[in-house]
Amino acid sequence: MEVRGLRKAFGDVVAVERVDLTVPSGSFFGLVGPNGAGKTTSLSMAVGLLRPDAGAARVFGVDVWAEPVRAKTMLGVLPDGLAMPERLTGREMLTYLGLLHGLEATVVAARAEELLTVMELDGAERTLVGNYSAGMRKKIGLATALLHGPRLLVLDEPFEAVDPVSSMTIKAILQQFVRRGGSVVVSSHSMALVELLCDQVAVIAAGRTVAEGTLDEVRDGASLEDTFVRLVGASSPGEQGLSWLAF
Ligand SMILES: Nc1ncnc2c1ncn2[C@@H]1O[C@H](COP(=O)(O)OP(=O)(O)OP(=O)(O)O)[C@@H](O)[C@H]1O
Repeated sequence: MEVRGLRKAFGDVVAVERVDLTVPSGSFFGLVGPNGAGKTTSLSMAVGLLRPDAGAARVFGVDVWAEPVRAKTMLGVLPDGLAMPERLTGREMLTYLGLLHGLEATVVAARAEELLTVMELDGAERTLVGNYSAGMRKKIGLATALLHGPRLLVLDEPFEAVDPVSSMTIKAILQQFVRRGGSVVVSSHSMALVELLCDQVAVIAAGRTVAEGTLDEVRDGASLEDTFVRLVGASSPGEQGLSWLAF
């Protein structure tokens, strides 16, 4: 995936000033940055969910905005705050979306069964997605992203709200996906997770790419957390801050 000069403003708020990203094929790419830095906005523009004010995004050489259907066939996306068909069960949702992707009904049924089992959502067979917990919504969202067998996964905070056992399963699925030739982009606030999984990293701050490269290039001998804080700047309440919180 190649993203060049992305920019997006919402009224007076410039969410993304200028973001460039290069995700090499076969890489496990981590996107990190402080709250409000522009990660979700950038990823949404990169996958064709939010039209940029300027800039371009390509996946495997295909322009996401000029040829959206071709690009989206190769993409599996887990957006942040995914709008879902709330009144369907997990299986119904996967079936519906699988058929929309043009997969054979028998293929959809087999993949839905496998995904529900792997994500440990088969126990919630009769639960509507609208009644899922936050972690269950992440997992069914991830299952949806995987369903059509995309070459590139773009996952916005896939581990947020997910329990440790499911988290381990998801890590294993994603690592296996990359070993088999797939590419993954994840945004995350967990530096430990990014250091564990990713071989490429980009840091976004205040709507700009401030560092990008291999994990070792970006952290340059320090931990990713220290590098992040150095690049982004830390604020501290100071000795006198929040003085009313004393007992
Ligand atoms: N639809 C919108 N309307 C107005 N402002 C928006 C909208 N979406 C995002 N923003 C603003 O754009 C900026 C970037 O938001 P974004 O969600 O991309 O950040 P983020 O890096 O994903 O943050 P987080 O780590 O907290 O999820 C923020 O200032 C946010 O308030």
